[in-house]
Amino acid sequence: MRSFVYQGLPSRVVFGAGALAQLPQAIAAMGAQRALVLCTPEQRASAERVAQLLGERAAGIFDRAVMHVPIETAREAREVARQLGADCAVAIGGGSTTGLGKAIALDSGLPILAIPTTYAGSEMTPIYGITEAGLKKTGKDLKVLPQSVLYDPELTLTLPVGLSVTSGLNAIAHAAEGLYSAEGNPVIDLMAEEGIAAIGRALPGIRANPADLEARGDALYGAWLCGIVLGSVGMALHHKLCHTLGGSFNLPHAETHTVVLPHALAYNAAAAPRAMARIARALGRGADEAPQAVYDLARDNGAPVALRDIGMKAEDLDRACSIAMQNQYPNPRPLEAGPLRALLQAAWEGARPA
Ligand SMILES: NC(=O)C1=CN([C@@H]2O[C@H](COP(=O)(O)OP(=O)(O)OC[C@H]3O[C@@H](n4cnc5c(N)ncnc54)[C@H](OP(=O)(O)O)[C@@H]3O)[C@@H](O)[C@H]2O)C=CC1
Ligand SMILES: O=C(O)/C=C\C(=O)CC(=O)O
Repeated sequence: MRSFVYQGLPSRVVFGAGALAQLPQAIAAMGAQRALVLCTPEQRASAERVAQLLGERAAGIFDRAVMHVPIETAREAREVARQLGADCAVAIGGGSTTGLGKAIALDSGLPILAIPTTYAGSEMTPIYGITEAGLKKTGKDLKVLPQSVLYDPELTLTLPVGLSVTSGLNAIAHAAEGLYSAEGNPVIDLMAEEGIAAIGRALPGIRANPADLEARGDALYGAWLCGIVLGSVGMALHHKLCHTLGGSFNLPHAETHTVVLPHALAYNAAAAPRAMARIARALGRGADEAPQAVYDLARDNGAPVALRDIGMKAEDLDRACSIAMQNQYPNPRPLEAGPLRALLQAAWEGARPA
């Protein structure tokens, strides 16, 4: 019998087409009176809709969220929240906007209501990331876990197909690594497999018809489950590599996850056969086909499969390998420089795992 620890994360979730209409009740359930609405400049119209729904509970809009939460933006947003007397933040957007809400919460304790419009999963985690002097630091603090989340597939209809596919693969990466996490447990395994399966069936549907609300709902449901996995158990080689490639080489977040995942799975395959079998089963493939199944899901839905196509230079691969080797961390297979360098080469070339 397997022994394990399961730590649940406290958040209230409203899920479904039109869930945004539940915003006033969700804010009231948090006991909040004045919400600062956060968004990127491009999602300003969505934030205005949110503010309108909030009525007199809207304190204002801060529309300058950007990728990786620069400390300067976080400080500015905290100051705006203080000046407006906000007692909560409503983040509408992807991981970048949720991340800004988390940076505010980390310092001020302001509770967050998140309305995710990508599949990154940040809304389900107590993990924050803040970039200072070009260096992104991440940490964990329950203060930053959104108290309340509205998942409304209608809000994702405008997410471009390319971003939908790579963001979906970003979510699958959380679940895949959760299945072989050193902190894994059977409850998280169930969510991980179900999350991968939901996204696996959603992506071809979204590609065929981006307005397919059923497929959008499946993808968001899968993202929710995969986000819980990320927030609940430790990640391994794949996430550390993506952090290195994003942080030190400025590669785009979701695309990097998409390209690296098949190769990280191939690296770990022999050391984690049960996890691989569950990933493969979720994607409707044979037990030893997890790396290929993930690669095919990306390629067949038009996503990039090579690091060289998303801005990585060949001459930087050695440095990426040595940065990734700097810290050892739990991973099914020990980190070895030669095989890791070979993994990066294969990911750079975009080779289908053998
Ligand atoms: N702390 C955690 O647990 C986690 C943190 N993250 C962090 O989150 C960031 C990545 O999150 P991700 O969601 O991929 O990236 P973003 O939040 O940057 O969003 C990605 C893209 O999606 C677009 N977009 C979002 N919503 C819509 C919409 N409704 N319609 C059209 N376009 C839309 C954005 O456009 P626009 O810019 O125009 O708004 C942007 O170009 C990274 O910084 C990553 O480190 C990721 C996962 C977990
Ligand atoms: O970097 C962060 O903001 C925190 C975690 C993640 O981005 C998780 C991931 O790599 O998807």
